Amino acid sequence: MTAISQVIGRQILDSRGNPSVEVDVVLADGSSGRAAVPSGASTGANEAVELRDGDPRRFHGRGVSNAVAAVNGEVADAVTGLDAEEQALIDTTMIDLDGTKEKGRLGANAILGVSLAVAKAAAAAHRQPLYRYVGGAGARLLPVPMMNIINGGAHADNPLDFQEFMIAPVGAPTFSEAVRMGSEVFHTLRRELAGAGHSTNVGDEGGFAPDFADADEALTFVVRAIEKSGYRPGTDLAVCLDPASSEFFHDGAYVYAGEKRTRAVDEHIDYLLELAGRYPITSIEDPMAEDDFTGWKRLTARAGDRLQLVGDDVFCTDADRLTSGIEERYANAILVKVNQIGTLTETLRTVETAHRAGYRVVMSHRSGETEDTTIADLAVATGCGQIKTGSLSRSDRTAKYNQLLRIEEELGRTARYAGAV
Ligand SMILES: C=C(OP(=O)(O)O)C(=O)O
Ligand SMILES: [Mg+2]
Repeated sequence: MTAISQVIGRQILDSRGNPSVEVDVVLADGSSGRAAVPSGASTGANEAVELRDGDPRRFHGRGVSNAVAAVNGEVADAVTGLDAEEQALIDTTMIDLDGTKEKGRLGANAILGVSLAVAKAAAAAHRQPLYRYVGGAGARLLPVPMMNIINGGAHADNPLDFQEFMIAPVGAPTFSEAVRMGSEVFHTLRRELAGAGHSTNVGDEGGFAPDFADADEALTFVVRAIEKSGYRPGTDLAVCLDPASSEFFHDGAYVYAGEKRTRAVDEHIDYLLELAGRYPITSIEDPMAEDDFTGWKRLTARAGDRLQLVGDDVFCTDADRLTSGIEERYANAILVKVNQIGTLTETLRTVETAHRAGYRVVMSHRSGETEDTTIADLAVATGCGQIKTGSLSRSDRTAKYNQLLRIEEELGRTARYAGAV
């Protein structure tokens, strides 16, 4: 009954207006699942390959007709007839069919679309929500959201060197209260920005993108918005950063183009720790560049006991890369992005590897997103306790918050919020 009878790939648009892949998987019993694939801008060098046409006549070379053709051709041929409950077998079949380490022949965008659509179809066949099908009876932990309220770096056209300034409602009693608190701060921030004569235009992830000179100015506004909303910075809402440092690491130093100054590795570390001392910062993602292993180790040794240090580009959701970090003692948490690795099975293995080692996990969107909400379910399924999915505006971001609100409602009294446990 759960045999795959049809696999349909198509081209859709993502939130930046770029083509992306969407897949429908239909089973013999008529159940179906649909998944859309996201796309990054500040991508890690070791991410699985997102196959693009490279033909300038097709969407300026950003088209995905080759990846769509792979879904409808080779991948459909290989997985049709397999049992959708056999997620690991299906994912392994696609990995073997591709034959490359980085999924560059068929495209990680093709493979991921099928992988996630298979899981959703199987969940539908079981008449279960995705979080329960993947996570089992114990899946009832709602994540603390890291809400991105100021955008810079590769996600905005402003001079801010750091990519993301986020708030995490750690003191909320429930997920729905967390969303309400975050939305209040977001709107207070808009008012404060407008009052100070700043632009309230938004960046790729829906956070504001004013022409701030540096991180200090952004953090001052963030903390003021928390306070003016009636909350205690650090207690009710903590501050989290993603400088996306790989983007401005050149020739062994951190080049802050917006600030027009360069910091050596240790100066960059000192600066981050100084900011963390002056503001209620609890988590920094990609504080160091993906290839600055010395910097990563130094920062982890200095602050890993008190700050969450999240590896994004440095791990690329790859269990083997994460294992190197665990063995060599850098980072203490990992950002998990399904399209960095390309299948659900590998994603779950990475989460498990992290949890076994006591590394924390943050489920994450990409800067190019769609209305797909799979990561909301995966955050609950894995019980990872944190999700990063953008601002409180833009429907590509609110879709995930809204899905988590539905899950919370469905769980009713049994739902737990990670900030409150
Ligand atoms: C979400 C991020 O951005 P992108 O999708 O552009 O890599 C990130 O760097 O964490
Ligand atoms: Mg990042």
